[in-house]
Amino acid sequence: MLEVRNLRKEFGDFVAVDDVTFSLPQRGSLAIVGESGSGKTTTARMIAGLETASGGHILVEGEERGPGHKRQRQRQRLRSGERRARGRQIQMVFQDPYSSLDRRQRVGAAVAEAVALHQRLPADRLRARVAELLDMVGLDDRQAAALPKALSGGQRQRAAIARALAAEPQILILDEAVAALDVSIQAQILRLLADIRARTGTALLFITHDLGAVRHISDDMLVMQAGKIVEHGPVATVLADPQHPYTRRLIASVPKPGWIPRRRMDPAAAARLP
Ligand SMILES: Nc1ncnc2c1ncn2[C@@H]1O[C@H](COP(=O)(O)OP(=O)(O)OP(=O)(O)O)[C@@H](O)[C@H]1O
Repeated sequence: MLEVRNLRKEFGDFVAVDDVTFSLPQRGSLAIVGESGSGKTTTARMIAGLETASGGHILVEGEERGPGHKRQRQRQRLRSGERRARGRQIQMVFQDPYSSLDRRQRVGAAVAEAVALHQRLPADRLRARVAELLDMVGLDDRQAAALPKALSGGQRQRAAIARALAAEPQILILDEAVAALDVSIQAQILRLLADIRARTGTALLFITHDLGAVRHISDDMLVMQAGKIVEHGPVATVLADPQHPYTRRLIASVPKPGWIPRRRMDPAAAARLP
Protein backbone atom coordinates (compact mmCIF):
# COMPACT_ATOMS: atom_id res chain seq x y z
CA MET A 1 0.00 0.00 0.00
CA LEU A 2 2.71 2.44 1.05
CA GLU A 3 6.37 2.25 0.27
CA VAL A 4 8.86 4.79 1.53
CA ARG A 5 12.37 4.59 0.11
CA ASN A 6 15.42 6.55 1.21
CA LEU A 7 13.28 9.47 2.29
CA ARG A 8 15.20 12.62 3.20
CA LYS A 9 14.33 16.08 4.42
CA GLU A 10 16.70 18.97 4.85
CA PHE A 11 15.84 22.28 6.48
CA GLY A 12 18.75 24.41 5.31
CA ASP A 13 21.89 22.61 6.53
CA PHE A 14 19.96 20.53 9.01
CA VAL A 15 18.97 16.98 8.03
CA ALA A 16 15.68 16.24 9.80
CA VAL A 17 14.98 12.91 8.03
CA ASP A 18 17.82 10.80 6.73
CA ASP A 19 17.47 7.72 4.53
CA VAL A 20 14.17 6.47 5.91
CA THR A 21 12.89 3.29 4.27
CA PHE A 22 9.87 1.20 5.25
CA SER A 23 6.66 -0.21 3.87
CA LEU A 24 3.12 -0.53 5.11
CA PRO A 25 0.83 -3.19 3.65
CA GLN A 26 -2.92 -2.89 3.21
CA ARG A 27 -4.65 -3.41 6.56
CA GLY A 28 -1.20 -3.05 8.15
CA SER A 29 -0.38 -0.97 11.19
CA LEU A 30 2.98 0.61 11.83
CA ALA A 31 4.08 2.78 14.74
CA ILE A 32 6.91 5.28 14.50
CA VAL A 33 8.42 6.08 17.88
CA GLY A 34 11.43 8.18 18.72
CA GLU A 35 12.81 11.00 20.78
CA SER A 36 11.39 14.46 20.44
CA GLY A 37 12.85 16.06 17.34
CA SER A 38 13.87 12.75 15.77
CA GLY A 39 11.93 13.45 12.56
CA LYS A 40 8.72 11.47 13.05
CA THR A 41 6.29 14.26 12.25
CA THR A 42 8.36 15.46 9.32
CA THR A 43 8.29 11.92 7.88
CA ALA A 44 4.51 11.76 8.30
CA ARG A 45 4.01 15.21 6.79
CA MET A 46 5.98 14.23 3.70
CA ILE A 47 3.89 11.08 3.30
CA ALA A 48 0.70 13.11 3.67
CA GLY A 49 1.97 15.54 1.04
CA LEU A 50 2.13 18.46 3.50
CA GLU A 51 5.89 18.77 3.20
CA THR A 52 8.14 18.37 0.17
CA ALA A 53 10.81 15.69 0.41
CA SER A 54 14.42 16.68 -0.32
CA GLY A 55 15.07 13.19 -1.66
CA GLY A 56 13.80 9.64 -1.86
CA HIS A 57 10.52 8.13 -2.94
CA ILE A 58 7.00 7.75 -1.60
CA LEU A 59 4.90 5.21 -3.46
CA VAL A 60 1.23 4.58 -2.82
CA GLU A 61 -0.01 1.42 -4.49
CA GLY A 62 3.16 1.46 -6.55
CA GLU A 63 2.63 5.02 -7.79
CA GLU A 64 5.07 7.78 -6.99
CA ARG A 65 3.48 10.69 -5.14
CA GLY A 66 4.23 13.82 -3.22
CA PRO A 67 4.00 17.48 -4.17
CA GLY A 68 7.69 17.41 -5.03
CA HIS A 69 7.00 15.05 -7.87
CA LYS A 70 6.78 17.15 -10.99
CA ARG A 71 4.55 15.04 -13.17
CA GLN A 72 2.09 14.55 -10.34
CA ARG A 73 2.03 18.29 -9.67
CA GLN A 74 1.15 18.98 -13.29
CA ARG A 75 -1.58 16.40 -13.26
CA GLN A 76 -2.91 17.86 -10.03
CA ARG A 77 -3.26 21.27 -11.56
CA LEU A 78 -5.19 19.75 -14.43
CA ARG A 79 -7.67 17.65 -12.54
CA SER A 80 -9.39 18.43 -9.31
CA GLY A 81 -10.51 14.80 -9.30
CA GLU A 82 -6.90 13.94 -8.67
CA ARG A 83 -6.97 15.93 -5.43
CA ARG A 84 -10.02 13.99 -4.35
CA ALA A 85 -8.25 10.74 -5.11
CA ARG A 86 -5.26 11.86 -3.08
CA GLY A 87 -7.47 12.63 -0.09
CA ARG A 88 -8.93 9.19 -0.49
CA GLN A 89 -5.47 7.72 -0.31
CA ILE A 90 -4.04 9.41 2.77
CA GLN A 91 -5.56 11.34 5.66
CA MET A 92 -3.73 12.69 8.68
CA VAL A 93 -5.01 13.43 12.17
CA PHE A 94 -2.90 15.68 14.38
CA GLN A 95 -2.35 15.92 18.10
CA ASP A 96 -4.13 19.26 18.13
CA PRO A 97 -7.50 18.61 16.51
CA TYR A 98 -7.97 22.35 15.96
CA SER A 99 -5.53 22.02 13.09
CA SER A 100 -7.91 19.74 11.20
CA LEU A 101 -11.13 21.49 12.25
CA ASP A 102 -12.43 24.89 11.28
CA ARG A 103 -13.23 26.78 14.50
CA ARG A 104 -16.27 28.43 12.91
CA GLN A 105 -17.79 25.26 11.50
CA ARG A 106 -20.12 23.01 13.44
CA VAL A 107 -18.87 19.46 13.82
CA GLY A 108 -21.67 17.85 11.79
CA ALA A 109 -21.16 20.37 8.99
CA ALA A 110 -17.39 19.72 8.99
CA VAL A 111 -17.95 15.99 8.59
CA ALA A 112 -20.63 16.58 5.91
CA GLU A 113 -18.24 18.81 3.99
CA ALA A 114 -15.54 16.11 4.07
CA VAL A 115 -18.00 13.45 2.86
CA ALA A 116 -19.27 15.70 0.06
CA LEU A 117 -15.71 16.41 -1.05
CA HIS A 118 -15.07 12.75 -1.69
CA GLN A 119 -18.45 11.40 -2.67
CA ARG A 120 -21.40 12.88 -4.53
CA LEU A 121 -24.44 11.84 -2.53
CA PRO A 122 -28.09 12.98 -2.46
CA ALA A 123 -28.94 14.99 0.68
CA ASP A 124 -30.63 12.15 2.58
CA ARG A 125 -27.76 9.72 2.00
CA LEU A 126 -25.24 12.40 2.91
CA ARG A 127 -27.08 12.96 6.21
CA ALA A 128 -27.12 9.21 6.86
CA ARG A 129 -23.40 8.89 6.13
CA VAL A 130 -22.58 11.81 8.48
CA ALA A 131 -24.71 10.23 11.21
CA GLU A 132 -22.94 6.91 10.65
CA LEU A 133 -19.47 8.50 10.94
CA LEU A 134 -20.38 10.49 14.06
CA ASP A 135 -21.91 7.40 15.59
CA MET A 136 -18.77 5.42 14.76
CA VAL A 137 -16.64 7.79 16.82
CA GLY A 138 -19.24 8.12 19.56
CA LEU A 139 -20.47 11.69 19.09
CA ASP A 140 -24.14 12.48 19.67
CA ASP A 141 -26.52 15.00 18.04
CA ARG A 142 -25.76 17.72 20.57
CA GLN A 143 -22.05 17.45 19.86
CA ALA A 144 -22.67 17.33 16.11
CA ALA A 145 -24.45 20.68 16.40
CA ALA A 146 -21.63 22.23 18.45
CA LEU A 147 -18.65 24.31 17.42
CA PRO A 148 -15.25 22.68 18.12
CA LYS A 149 -14.61 24.99 21.07
CA ALA A 150 -17.73 23.70 22.84
CA LEU A 151 -16.39 20.14 22.83
CA SER A 152 -13.97 18.44 25.18
CA GLY A 153 -10.49 17.60 23.88
CA GLY A 154 -11.44 13.96 23.42
CA GLN A 155 -14.64 14.85 21.59
CA ARG A 156 -12.76 17.23 19.32
CA GLN A 157 -10.23 14.53 18.52
CA ARG A 158 -13.05 12.13 17.69
CA ALA A 159 -14.58 14.77 15.40
CA ALA A 160 -11.23 15.11 13.62
CA ILE A 161 -11.05 11.33 13.19
CA ALA A 162 -14.63 11.22 11.82
CA ARG A 163 -13.66 13.93 9.35
CA ALA A 164 -10.58 12.01 8.24
CA LEU A 165 -12.58 8.79 7.88
CA ALA A 166 -15.14 10.58 5.71
CA ALA A 167 -12.64 10.29 2.85
CA GLU A 168 -12.46 6.51 3.31
CA PRO A 169 -8.67 6.78 3.22
CA GLN A 170 -6.46 3.84 2.37
CA ILE A 171 -3.90 5.13 4.82
CA LEU A 172 -4.70 7.00 8.02
CA ILE A 173 -1.81 8.75 9.75
CA LEU A 174 -2.30 9.58 13.43
CA ASP A 175 0.31 11.95 14.81
CA GLU A 176 0.06 11.65 18.61
CA ALA A 177 -3.66 11.81 17.94
CA VAL A 178 -4.72 9.88 21.02
CA ALA A 179 -1.88 10.97 23.31
CA ALA A 180 -3.80 13.71 25.10
CA LEU A 181 -6.99 11.71 25.65
CA ASP A 182 -7.90 10.04 28.89
CA VAL A 183 -7.29 6.32 29.08
CA SER A 184 -10.88 5.13 28.57
CA ILE A 185 -11.45 7.39 25.54
CA GLN A 186 -8.04 6.37 24.23
CA ALA A 187 -8.96 2.67 24.50
CA GLN A 188 -12.27 3.39 22.78
CA ILE A 189 -10.55 5.16 19.88
CA LEU A 190 -7.90 2.45 19.52
CA ARG A 191 -10.70 -0.15 19.39
CA LEU A 192 -12.49 1.95 16.82
CA LEU A 193 -9.34 2.19 14.68
CA ALA A 194 -8.70 -1.55 14.95
CA ASP A 195 -12.27 -2.15 13.85
CA ILE A 196 -11.95 0.22 10.90
CA ARG A 197 -8.70 -1.41 9.85
CA ALA A 198 -10.30 -4.87 9.93
CA ARG A 199 -13.46 -3.77 8.17
CA THR A 200 -12.16 -1.42 5.49
CA GLY A 201 -8.53 -2.49 5.06
CA THR A 202 -7.32 1.04 5.92
CA ALA A 203 -3.65 0.92 6.88
CA LEU A 204 -2.65 2.84 10.01
CA LEU A 205 0.51 4.80 10.61
CA PHE A 206 0.90 5.87 14.22
CA ILE A 207 3.30 8.41 15.55
CA THR A 208 3.39 7.96 19.26
CA HIS A 209 5.38 7.79 22.45
CA ASP A 210 2.88 5.44 24.01
CA LEU A 211 4.19 1.88 23.98
CA GLY A 212 0.96 0.63 25.54
CA ALA A 213 -0.93 1.85 22.47
CA VAL A 214 1.78 0.50 20.15
CA ARG A 215 1.41 -2.93 21.69
CA HIS A 216 -2.36 -2.85 21.22
CA ILE A 217 -2.66 -1.58 17.73
CA SER A 218 0.53 -1.98 15.70
CA ASP A 219 2.00 -4.98 13.91
CA ASP A 220 5.35 -3.33 13.32
CA MET A 221 7.27 -0.48 14.84
CA LEU A 222 10.22 1.59 13.89
CA VAL A 223 12.35 3.71 16.17
CA MET A 224 13.88 6.97 14.96
CA GLN A 225 16.74 8.96 16.36
CA ALA A 226 18.23 12.10 14.84
CA GLY A 227 16.39 11.53 11.56
CA LYS A 228 17.46 7.93 11.12
CA ILE A 229 15.77 4.60 11.71
CA VAL A 230 17.69 2.82 14.47
CA GLU A 231 15.36 -0.12 14.99
CA HIS A 232 12.60 -1.70 12.90
CA GLY A 233 10.61 -4.90 13.25
CA PRO A 234 7.48 -6.60 14.55
CA VAL A 235 6.29 -4.92 17.78
CA ALA A 236 6.52 -8.12 19.82
CA THR A 237 10.11 -8.73 18.70
CA VAL A 238 11.29 -5.16 19.24
CA LEU A 239 9.71 -4.93 22.68
CA ALA A 240 10.97 -8.37 23.79
CA ASP A 241 14.52 -7.79 22.58
CA PRO A 242 15.24 -4.10 22.03
CA GLN A 243 18.62 -3.46 20.43
CA HIS A 244 18.82 0.29 20.70
CA PRO A 245 19.38 2.25 23.95
CA TYR A 246 16.48 4.62 23.20
CA THR A 247 14.08 1.68 22.76
CA ARG A 248 15.35 0.19 26.03
CA ARG A 249 14.86 3.49 27.84
CA LEU A 250 11.38 3.84 26.42
CA ILE A 251 10.44 0.33 27.53
CA ALA A 252 11.97 0.87 30.97
CA SER A 253 9.90 4.01 31.47
CA VAL A 254 6.54 2.24 31.09
CA PRO A 255 5.06 1.61 34.56
CA LYS A 256 4.75 -2.11 35.33
CA PRO A 257 1.93 -3.75 37.32
CA GLY A 258 2.64 -3.17 41.00
CA TRP A 259 4.44 0.09 40.26
CA ILE A 260 3.89 2.62 43.05
CA PRO A 261 4.42 6.31 42.37
CA ARG A 262 7.16 7.72 44.58
CA ARG A 263 5.64 9.76 47.41
CA ARG A 264 6.18 13.43 47.43
CA MET A 265 8.70 14.39 50.06
CA ASP A 266 7.30 15.56 53.36
CA PRO A 267 7.79 19.37 53.45
CA ALA A 268 9.34 19.17 56.93
CA ALA A 269 11.89 16.62 55.68
CA ALA A 270 12.54 18.77 52.61
CA ALA A 271 13.23 21.78 54.87
CA ARG A 272 15.93 19.81 56.69
CA LEU A 273 17.84 19.17 53.45
CA PRO A 274 21.10 21.08 53.14
N1 LIG B 1 9.87 23.87 9.13
C1 LIG B 1 11.00 23.55 9.77
N2 LIG B 1 12.10 24.31 9.65
C2 LIG B 1 13.26 24.00 10.26
N3 LIG B 1 13.42 22.91 11.04
C3 LIG B 1 12.36 22.10 11.19
C4 LIG B 1 11.10 22.38 10.58
N4 LIG B 1 10.23 21.39 10.92
C5 LIG B 1 10.93 20.56 11.73
N5 LIG B 1 12.19 20.97 11.89
C6 LIG B 1 13.24 20.30 12.69
O1 LIG B 1 13.33 18.95 12.27
C7 LIG B 1 13.54 18.09 13.38
C8 LIG B 1 12.49 17.00 13.38
O2 LIG B 1 11.24 17.55 13.73
P1 LIG B 1 9.94 16.65 13.86
O3 LIG B 1 8.78 17.54 14.16
O4 LIG B 1 9.83 15.77 12.68
O5 LIG B 1 10.30 15.77 15.15
P2 LIG B 1 9.42 14.74 15.96
O6 LIG B 1 10.22 13.49 16.00
O7 LIG B 1 8.06 14.64 15.37
O8 LIG B 1 9.40 15.40 17.39
P3 LIG B 1 8.22 15.49 18.52
O9 LIG B 1 8.07 14.13 19.08
O10 LIG B 1 8.79 16.46 19.49
O11 LIG B 1 7.00 16.01 17.81
C9 LIG B 1 13.52 18.98 14.61
O12 LIG B 1 14.86 19.21 15.04
C10 LIG B 1 12.88 20.25 14.14
O13 LIG B 1 13.39 21.35 14.85
